[in-house]
Amino acid sequence: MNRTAMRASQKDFENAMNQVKLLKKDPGNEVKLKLYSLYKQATEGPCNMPKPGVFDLINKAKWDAWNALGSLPKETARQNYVDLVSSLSSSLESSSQVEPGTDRKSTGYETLMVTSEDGITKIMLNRPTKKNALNVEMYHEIMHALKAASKDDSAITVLTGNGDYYSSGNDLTNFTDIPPGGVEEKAKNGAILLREFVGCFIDFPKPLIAVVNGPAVGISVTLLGLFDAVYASDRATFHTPFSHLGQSPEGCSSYTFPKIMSPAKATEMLVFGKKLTAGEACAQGLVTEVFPDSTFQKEVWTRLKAFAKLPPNAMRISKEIIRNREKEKLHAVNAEECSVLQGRWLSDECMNAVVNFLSRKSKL
Ligand SMILES: CCCCCC/C=C/C(=O)SCCNC(=O)CCNC(=O)[C@H](O)C(C)(C)COP(=O)(O)OP(=O)(O)OC[C@H]1O[C@@H](n2cnc3c(N)ncnc32)[C@H](O)[C@@H]1OP(=O)(O)O
Repeated sequence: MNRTAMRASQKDFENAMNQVKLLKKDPGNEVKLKLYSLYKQATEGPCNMPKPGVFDLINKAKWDAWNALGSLPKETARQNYVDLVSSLSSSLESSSQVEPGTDRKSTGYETLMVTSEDGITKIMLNRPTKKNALNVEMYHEIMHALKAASKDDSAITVLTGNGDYYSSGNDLTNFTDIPPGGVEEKAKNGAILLREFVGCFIDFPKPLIAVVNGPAVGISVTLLGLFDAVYASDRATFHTPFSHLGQSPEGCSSYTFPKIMSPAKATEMLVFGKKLTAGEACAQGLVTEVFPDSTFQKEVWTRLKAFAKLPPNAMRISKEIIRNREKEKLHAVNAEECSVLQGRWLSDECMNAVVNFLSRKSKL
């Protein structure tokens, strides 16, 4: 079982630094950049180096990785460094024990860090340099991790983000990989994947908790209506700019949001794209509780560890009784939202918005 420090001490951090030196296999350049950036953030705070010139490729890559961490607090960077080393050690160790034909993803993920300790399975979105945007691989890996978590011996499951963002939502480059069947086939495949993905959240049997460490956009916000509790840092924001993107709501939010926050407030978010602060999202019932960013990790994980000590079967059954009444409806809403989105993805409004983002003409 992976060792996860819920709040890494200086000693944990030093141990992790030593562990890195002992790794038997080279973890690759991408991981080394992540380690470098988290180390710098943990020890020096936000990037303070002048930006290297374009031809100074190595230092430019290091600068980009560090700078991408933004104002991530030192304590969080230290925690993330320890988590990364922990997941790295176990995935590199266990990969040598994998039998031929065994699913690679049961031991190591490309886009996630998954750890389990103290009765808590933690699924951490791990593309911090892309603000944890969900690419196709990440959708598949999250489904895989949720299915594994539903069967493991943990009592609760947590979804969170690595770096300064919780998630910037769907990776807009997902739209660029057009199959031989053209954009229609692309939209159809996207709708199938989305339906299956959201279905995993509807059906997840254990308490599922979001630890929203920073800004959340798009599908990472809409899904929150399917979580059992949502804890947010006061740095987090909640933004669903679907109309700006020529798209329409998903994640069952067209049903859950009006119920949670009233139809008018849901319309402000889902139709007009109003961005909420963590405090506003809490006042409207989308967020369970907000914590100051400086103590967020400490307070949340202390609370979650206490929850995870409760009798797991009782928690499962209580969730089941709350969720079962709604399940059929939620699956029907999910199917309808995916079908509407399939049409939206083929619209000029959507295609123009994606092209504008990818050609760096627009940002949220
Ligand atoms: C199977 C398909 C299912 C689809 C489900 C439907 C889901 C819908 C949604 O989720 S809609 C929401 C989509 N998200 C966005 O529109 C966000 C787009 N991103 C931004 O506007 C900005 O990046 C930002 C405001 C999130 C952050 O801005 P900033 O702090 O200035 O950082 P950068 O823009 O420099 O970002 C760093 C790096 O990350 C890349 N990136 C960030 N978010 C995304 C994204 N959603 N898709 C693709 N790439 C993203 C960004 O391009 C930068 O990359 P670079 O360093 O330039 O290579």
